[in-house]
Amino acid sequence: MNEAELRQQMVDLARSMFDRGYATGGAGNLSLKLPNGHFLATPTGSSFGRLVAEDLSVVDKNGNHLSGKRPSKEVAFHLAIYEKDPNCNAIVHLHSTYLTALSCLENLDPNNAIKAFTPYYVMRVGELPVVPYYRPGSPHIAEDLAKLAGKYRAFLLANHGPIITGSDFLDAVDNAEELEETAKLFFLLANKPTRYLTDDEVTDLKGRGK
Ligand SMILES: O=C(O)[C@@H](O)C(=O)COP(=O)(O)O
Ligand SMILES: [Zn+2]
Repeated sequence: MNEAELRQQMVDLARSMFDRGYATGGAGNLSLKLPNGHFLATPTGSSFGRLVAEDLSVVDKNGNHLSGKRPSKEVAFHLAIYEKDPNCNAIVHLHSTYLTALSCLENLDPNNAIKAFTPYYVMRVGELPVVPYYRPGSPHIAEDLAKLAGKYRAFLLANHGPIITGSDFLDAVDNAEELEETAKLFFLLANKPTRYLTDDEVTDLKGRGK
């Protein structure tokens, strides 16, 4: 896809997520890698329901603002992930209801906030490491993510929300939707005896793709 098509794809899929309740108000941010090596990102304070293709921000790999409106205050953590994960070409950060609720629970396993109970979660996401709470926009988020990126496809910011990567923008959005639905199931299953996938079942799923 060329830059114009990628801009339109970000506008259309952001609107779709907004319309289906995955994003509200001005929460969350999005980015993708452009064919020329620069990055397209949502402007700070923008609503997923009202993005304008020409207003989207372009930054270089060092975070220099090249064009469009002022980029998300989280652009540093997006760039930290791209730097460390060559398979990541798009990133979705949400404050979606169930994942954000999950991010506020005490005693989450820092290595994996959702132990697998369905195969599609394993195939699309795998594990969900937790980044400790830092205020939004803090450079510490990028520093912590730089240590995890490349090893995981999604991350949970404590008391904040999820970050999901993808091989392209559509893949990142699909992964984000799957992860949010998995968190919803997690709460539906709370206090119910649950059969988790065994380690052998998880290993069998990994590497099979989607
Ligand atoms: O939670 C926050 O404040 C940010 O992480 C966020 O989601 C929205 O910030 P901008 O992308 O700067 O609008
Ligand atoms: Zn946020």
